[in-house]
Amino acid sequence: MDFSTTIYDSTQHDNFYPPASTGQALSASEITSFISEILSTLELEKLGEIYFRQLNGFFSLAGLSLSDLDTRWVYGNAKLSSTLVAIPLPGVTSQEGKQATAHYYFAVPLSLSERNALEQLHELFAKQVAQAQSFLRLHQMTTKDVLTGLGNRSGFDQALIRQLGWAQRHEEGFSLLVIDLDNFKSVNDSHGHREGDNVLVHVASQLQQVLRDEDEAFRFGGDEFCCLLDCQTQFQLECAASRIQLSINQSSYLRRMNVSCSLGGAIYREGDDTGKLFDRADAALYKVKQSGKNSYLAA
Ligand SMILES: Nc1nc2c(ncn2[C@@H]2O[C@H](COP(=O)(O)OP(=O)(O)OP(=O)(O)O)[C@@H](O)[C@H]2O)c(=O)[nH]1
Repeated sequence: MDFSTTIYDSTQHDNFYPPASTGQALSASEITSFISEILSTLELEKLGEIYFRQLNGFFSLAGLSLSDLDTRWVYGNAKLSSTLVAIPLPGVTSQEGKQATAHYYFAVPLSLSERNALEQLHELFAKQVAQAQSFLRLHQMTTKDVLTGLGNRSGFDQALIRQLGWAQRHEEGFSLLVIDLDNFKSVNDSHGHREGDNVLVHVASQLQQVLRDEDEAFRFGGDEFCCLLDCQTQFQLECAASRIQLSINQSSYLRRMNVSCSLGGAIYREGDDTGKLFDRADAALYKVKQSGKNSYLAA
């Protein structure tokens, strides 16, 4: 992603103003929240805060205020006059695939050193965004299960720690479901490993369909899945478990493969750590497996 700054010299581009492709005019605060929103979808809110703090710092050093700033955003390169800064917006493209760009227009001309300072600010910002994005990519690679696209065991461990921290700080409950497929080995044995993989992908997509937005599913490993659920009571947890079980039992593909699932559930209790909570759910799952599979039990 090119997040570089283009500084236009108003004296050289006067003929091009107003630019034909200039987009909607936005107020400074609108463009600020627009950029913040985009950074937030990239999970870079903190970086956005730092950037705007630095930009504001620059304004006050240069004796400018936000009212000296007019902003527009356009797709692709616009030929501009009186424009000093153009910031390509990450992740926003037009239908033709052109990247959107935020252009800051200043009502007053800036000196050379002020332009240099702005350029440096944006170069630094561009580097920070690039670094943060490669960190995010790396993080996704290490926390996602390649086969199903769900979070993997490491993703689950991190999410569980986060969820426990949240529950302890806000005294809000949540639940854990541990799900193990029944008779999965025979899919591999009778239909081959590739069909076994298809079953895992199918189960993952069933889970994603059945779960609510605030809930999250992970592939813990092999044919075992975990769900972190926004369920505070045994009744809510039982409802979620039976929704999952029903969707797996009603899938004609999984029925054909003779695959069902066993589920063990546990609700967060005060004093729980990750081990205690997981062990309760796992013990419940073990009981289900021992007593004939394809059922649900809460600890
Ligand atoms: N196709 C495929 N198979 C896998 C993968 N990971 C683990 N397995 C297989 O999954 C099987 C899991 O074993 P079990 O859970 O004991 O098999 P099961 O038939 O479900 O046994 P029950 O849980 O008692 O019903 C093993 O045969 C593993 O080789 C994978 O990524 N793809």
